[in-house]
Amino acid sequence: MEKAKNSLLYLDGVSVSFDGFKALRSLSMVIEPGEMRAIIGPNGAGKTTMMDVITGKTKPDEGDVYFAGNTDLTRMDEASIASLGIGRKFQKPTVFESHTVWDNIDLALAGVRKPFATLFHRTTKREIDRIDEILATIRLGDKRNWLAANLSHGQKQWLEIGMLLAQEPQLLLVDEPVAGMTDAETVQTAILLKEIAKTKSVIVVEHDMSFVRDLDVKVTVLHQGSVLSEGTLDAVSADPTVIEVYLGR
Ligand SMILES: Nc1ncnc2c1ncn2[C@@H]1O[C@H](COP(=O)(O)OP(=O)(O)OP(=O)(O)O)[C@@H](O)[C@H]1O
Repeated sequence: MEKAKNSLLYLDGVSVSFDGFKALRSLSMVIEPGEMRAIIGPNGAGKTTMMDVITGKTKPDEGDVYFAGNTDLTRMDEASIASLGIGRKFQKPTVFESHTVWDNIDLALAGVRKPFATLFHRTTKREIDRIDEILATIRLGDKRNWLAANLSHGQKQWLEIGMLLAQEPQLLLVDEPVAGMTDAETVQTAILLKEIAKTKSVIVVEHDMSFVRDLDVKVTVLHQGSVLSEGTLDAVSADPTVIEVYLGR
């Protein structure tokens, strides 16, 4: 697809209806390779539906969705899209509570090993180094032997981000990562996502504006299923149409 050529993710004119209700209305958005983007918007704006379309959970009624230039995501199922290198982190953490932090990452690495290899697998030196690297990124190096059950809510969210990283995605979709976190954890999460975004593209959906400010990236405001405004947080916050949507009712 010519127009999508240099982008990592390209959405054009994407519409989704549920029983006649338009959750997405001709949504268009482009994410560049190596970009982190924050998505904001009031409840029901279509943020979750947009993630569902990218990951193949929901098929659009109309529109184009291309990954890495020319891969048409609308023709692929969820598993194939995941294996292309699109990882998604849902709002609630789903770590293996009765396993250690280390084993959670090791199991996530195992998930990308071939089934036969997994059966007879001993973690290689290279994998051990990669697990150490991930633990450093997610700030859990000193808790490697803790059971995941004993981590705080915020630490569980970081562990799950680490499990996603083990799958070496090119694009990470992160849904409301700081909901329920302490202020200190929220600040740390912005720092660690910025670190991750040095090597991967990241889309973060979040309602917490102080966190979005800390991310310091381009912001897309969704409203009624399409893009209302796009730019720096300061620019979109000063946009009268955005003020109207957030304050005008
Ligand atoms: N499977 C479905 N069937 C019917 N309506 C749906 C379905 N999924 C979403 N919707 C509707 O589509 C609209 C967009 O929902 P969506 O969850 O994408 O919004 P959102 O921006 O993620 O909201 P929130 O911030 O509350 O998570 C909502 O009005 C929702 O009720």
